[in-house]
Amino acid sequence: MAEPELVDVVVVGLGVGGEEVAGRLAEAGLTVVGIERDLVGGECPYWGCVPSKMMIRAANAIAEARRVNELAGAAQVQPDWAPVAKRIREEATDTWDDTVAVERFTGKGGRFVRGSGRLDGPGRVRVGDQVFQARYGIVLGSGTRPSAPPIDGLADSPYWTNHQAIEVEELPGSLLVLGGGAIGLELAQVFARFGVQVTVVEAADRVLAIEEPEASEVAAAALRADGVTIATGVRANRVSHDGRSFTVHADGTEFTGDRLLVVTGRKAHLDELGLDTVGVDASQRYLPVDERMHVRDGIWAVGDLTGEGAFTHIAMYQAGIVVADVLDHMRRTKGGPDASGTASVLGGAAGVVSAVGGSMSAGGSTGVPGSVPRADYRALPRVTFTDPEVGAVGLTEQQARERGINVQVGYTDLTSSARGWIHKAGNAGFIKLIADADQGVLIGATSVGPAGGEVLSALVVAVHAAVPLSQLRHMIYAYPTFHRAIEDALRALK
Ligand SMILES: Cc1cc2nc3c(=O)[nH]c(=O)nc-3n(C[C@H](O)[C@H](O)[C@H](O)COP(=O)(O)OP(=O)(O)OC[C@H]3O[C@@H](n4cnc5c(N)ncnc54)[C@H](O)[C@@H]3O)c2cc1C
Ligand SMILES: NC(=O)c1ccc[n+]([C@@H]2O[C@H](COP(=O)([O-])OP(=O)(O)OC[C@H]3O[C@@H](n4cnc5c(N)ncnc54)[C@H](O)[C@@H]3O)[C@@H](O)[C@H]2O)c1
Repeated sequence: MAEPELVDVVVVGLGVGGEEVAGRLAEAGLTVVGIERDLVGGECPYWGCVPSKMMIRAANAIAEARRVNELAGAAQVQPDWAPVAKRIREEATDTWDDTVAVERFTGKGGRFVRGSGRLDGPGRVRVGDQVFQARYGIVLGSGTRPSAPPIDGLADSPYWTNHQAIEVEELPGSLLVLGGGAIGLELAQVFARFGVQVTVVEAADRVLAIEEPEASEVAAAALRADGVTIATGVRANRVSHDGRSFTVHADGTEFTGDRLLVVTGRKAHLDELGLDTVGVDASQRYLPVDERMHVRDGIWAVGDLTGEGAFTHIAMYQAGIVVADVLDHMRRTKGGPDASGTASVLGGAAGVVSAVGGSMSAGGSTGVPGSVPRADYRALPRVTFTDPEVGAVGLTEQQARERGINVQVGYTDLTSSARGWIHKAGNAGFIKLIADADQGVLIGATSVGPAGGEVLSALVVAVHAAVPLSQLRHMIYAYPTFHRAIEDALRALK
């Protein structure tokens, strides 16, 4: 057996979260080994956020051009997928080559190892026949992979995951989408706008089921207007593929398409991480962490793996906490005069721009021992980039009521706001506010509209900082912005 090599920190999985942690710790002067079995950067830049948002940008341009007919004369649009596929290949993914990302990490002083990392007892990680012993700790950032439901015939069929959908060069004539969540709706609308006949098959009684029911309604109506067929409350029990097309069979009905995209959620693969060698239960759905991302002493986890929300901004937020905590742990382990030196290194490492374009905040850490920020997900924002965008923060009405909170709800329709009325074509949307009447603050909000995700930012600040409703009511909202509708929703709170 190979002698373990002593290093400061080992990071397993260099997706959004792991790459951020590994790069910043390397910049801070630690010896960091970063292990990635596929592409450095993970799902977001290669098969997730970035290419999907490029697709959405293109599809929205088509939809906007079509609105000329209602607003400004006549326009004819001839959609062509080739420039979209080219942009994804050339600008987003370097044809799925991570050389630049690897060099970004090694340029910061990190040591890169390609392969599958696995815990191998306390403080140790094995990758192939190399073994590393981590002086200060191990960070797990292995993310999730698509999870397909156990439907007869599905596993044996050549169905698409988000990978094939993002890599597609030539669009199919028709597409079945199993799962009407965030990925399903975003991609269904894109492909429909490029002329694909799309059918979304969703098991729950509404699409985007984790958000407010009003959001599901607006999103479904928008997709239907784009020609998407949406079937909800459908439990598929068999999938067949005859070499040319797919059929999804459900009780009393069936759906056919040239391709089948399965986007029914994602799964962390804890069994692959060797957690048993350090006494951690690997049978769970996600890897539970405390508010400083500790799995247990000397092991941190970051990103989708933690089950706190599968979003790039969560992975980045958690990464800031992990970096601060690992450095704090190192300082405490070393003790003495190193503490001040490390604090300044930490300060210097902040503000660098990452692969996925976020600015790196250490969550407000000053680098002073004991000041490591704690994770707080009360104001977790999420945006589904359909057109209209569905933005939400904090609790939904149902979640708030289930917690026994004395709830007030304020709702306003965007189409009747000044800006919505001016905007006309493509103006569907609303703002819904959830307030805690006893505390006099917002605890949740949904903002759906042409700029729903951007309007959300004001509501995120309100929920995060617990701004009193009295102050929100006496703010000045610029006329005629979409966000001015927040004032109407506040007035409607009851
Ligand atoms: C189509 C799509 C669109 C999305 N759009 C958005 C969006 O608009 N906004 C948003 O916030 N989020 C979006 N997301 C979610 C976002 O991509 C994830 O939240 C983010 O990628 C999570 O980062 P992560 O580092 O936790 O995991 P990942 O990005 O999954 O990275 C984990 C990495 O670990 C590697 N790995 C796993 N196991 C091992 C091992 N044992 N050894 C070595 N390496 C290993 C994997 O190869 C992978 O590269 C989208 C996702 C998809 C699929
Ligand atoms: N804009 C964004 O931020 C963005 C975009 C895409 C993805 N994401 C992240 O990626 C994660 C994964 O996305 P996703 O869309 O795969 O998962 P999801 O959990 O958002 O949606 C999955 C959907 O599939 C449905 N489903 C489950 N089993 C089914 C079955 N057997 N038949 C039919 N429908 C079934 C569920 O009811 C659900 O509506 C999301 O949770 C999200 O956090 C974020």
